[in-house]
Amino acid sequence: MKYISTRGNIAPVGFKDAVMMGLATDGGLLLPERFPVIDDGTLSAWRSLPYRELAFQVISRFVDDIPAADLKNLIDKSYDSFAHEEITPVVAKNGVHILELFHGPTLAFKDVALQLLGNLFEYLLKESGRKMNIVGATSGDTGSAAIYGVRGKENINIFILHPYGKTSPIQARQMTTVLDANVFNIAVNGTFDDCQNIVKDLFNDLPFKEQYALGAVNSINWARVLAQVVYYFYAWFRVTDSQESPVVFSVPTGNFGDIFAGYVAKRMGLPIAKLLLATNENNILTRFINDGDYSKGSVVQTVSPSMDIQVASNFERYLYYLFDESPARVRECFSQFAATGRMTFTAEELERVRKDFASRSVNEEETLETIAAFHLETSYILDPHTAVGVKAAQDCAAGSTVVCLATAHPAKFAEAVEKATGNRPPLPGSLEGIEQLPTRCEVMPADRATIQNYVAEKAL
Ligand SMILES: Cc1ncc(COP(=O)(O)O)c(C=O)c1O
Ligand SMILES: N[C@@H](CCOP(=O)(O)O)C(=O)O
Repeated sequence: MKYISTRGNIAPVGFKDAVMMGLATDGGLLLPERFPVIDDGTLSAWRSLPYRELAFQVISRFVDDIPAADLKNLIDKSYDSFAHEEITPVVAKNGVHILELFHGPTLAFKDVALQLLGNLFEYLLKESGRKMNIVGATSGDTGSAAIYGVRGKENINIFILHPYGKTSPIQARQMTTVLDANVFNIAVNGTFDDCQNIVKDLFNDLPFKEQYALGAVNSINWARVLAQVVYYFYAWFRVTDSQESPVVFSVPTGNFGDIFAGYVAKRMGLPIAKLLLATNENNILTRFINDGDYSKGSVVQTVSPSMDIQVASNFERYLYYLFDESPARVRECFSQFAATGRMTFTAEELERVRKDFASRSVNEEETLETIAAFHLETSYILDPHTAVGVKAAQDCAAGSTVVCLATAHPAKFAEAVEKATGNRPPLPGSLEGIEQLPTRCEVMPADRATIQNYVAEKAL
C-alpha cells in the first residue's frame, strides 16, 4: 500500500515512511492510495475475532512493509496496557450502545492509537538507528496519551503544547506529572488552534523538520486514524447480528480524526448508515454539514474542552474525497480559507456530504442536562464529550441502532460531572494521588520562534 498527499505534491510513500513523515512534506495530509474493500465473507469471518486479532486484520490491509509477525507483536503489546479484556467494550444503556474507548492508560480514546504509535516509533527507530523529536498539540487528551505512549523510550524526546489553563485540571496533571527526562510540556498562552498552527508551521519548515527529525503524534499522522478504524468494526459486530444491518455512529468531534476513521470504515464496506457528527458550541463542522457554512469563528471555552477547536485538521482528508480526489481543488480551497476565513461548496457537494454525515451542535446546558438525566435514569456517568454525542443521537437518530463513542472517562472532567449530577465521579486507581504529585511544565507565549528555539535547545 502506498500513501499519497491531499495536496498532490509528493511521490507515493510506503506505510513506514508515512508514519515517520507525519505531515506530508507538501503541507498536506497522507492518505492510502485506495481503500481496501472488505467483502461479506471476510466481514462474517471477522465477527468472532477478539480485538487484537481484528486490529491485526484491519491494520494489515494498509501495511505491506512490516513483516506480519512483527506487526502482530506490536499490536498485541499495545493493547496489553488496557484495563478491560475487550479493549473497547460496548455497553447498552437507555436505548443506545456506548462504545467505551477509555480503558487505556490515560482514560481517553487517544490511547487506542497512541499506544500503538509509540510502539511503532520505537520499532522503526531501532530499525533505522535514528532518533526522533516528537512535537504535538493537545486540547487535553492527545498530550497525555502520547506522553504515556513514549515516556522513557530510547531515542525519542516528546514536546507537547497545550493551551494554558484551558484543559481540565486532571488533564493538565496527567501530562505535567510525568517527569521522565524525555518529556517536555509547554503550556501556551493561547488556544488549541494556536498550538496546532505552531506545530504545523514547525513541520512545514522542512529544513527544521529534517534537522531535528520531527515526529507527529497528532491525527495528522495516518497511523493514528488507522488504529481508530478498528473499533468501528469491533462495535458494529457487537451490536448487529447480520451482514446487512446498518448502524449510526455518533461521534463527539473536534479535530475530525475520530469521525474520519469512521468514514474510512464506511469506505471499506462496513454498513454504516450515517456518521453523526456531534459538536459542542465550537460548531463550524455542524454549520458546514447543515448549512454549507464553513466559516471560522473564535474558540469558545466549554465543559468539553478537548473539542474546543475551530479548524479541524483532518477535515482536509475528507475534502480530498469530497472533491473527487482532486489535490488541485483541495489546494484552491485552502488558499480561499487562508485568504477569507471561509470555504464554499456547491449544492451537489453538500448533498453528497449529507449522504454520509448528519450533525448536531449541543450547547453547555444541554450537555450538563444530558449527563444529569442519563445518570438519573441509568446510574451511568457520561463524560461531557460523550454527553454531546449522546444528546446528538437522542435528537437525530431515534429509531436507529446507534453506537455513541464514549471518548473519555468521566473522572477526567470531574468539575463538569459534579456540576451536572451534584457529585464528583469516583476516581479510577490510575488517577489516585495525582493531585499531590510534583509537576514540570514551561509556560510560553503563542509564538512560533520561542517554541522552535526551545525545541531546538532540548532536542536529541
Ligand atoms: C474526549 C474527546 N472527545 C472527542 C474528541 C474529538 O475527537 P477528534 O478530534 O478526533 O474529532 C477529543 C479530541 O480529539 C477528545 O479528547
Ligand atoms: N482533542 C484533541 C486535539 C488534538 O487532536 P488529534 O486527534 O489531532 O491529536 C486532544 O485531546 O488533544
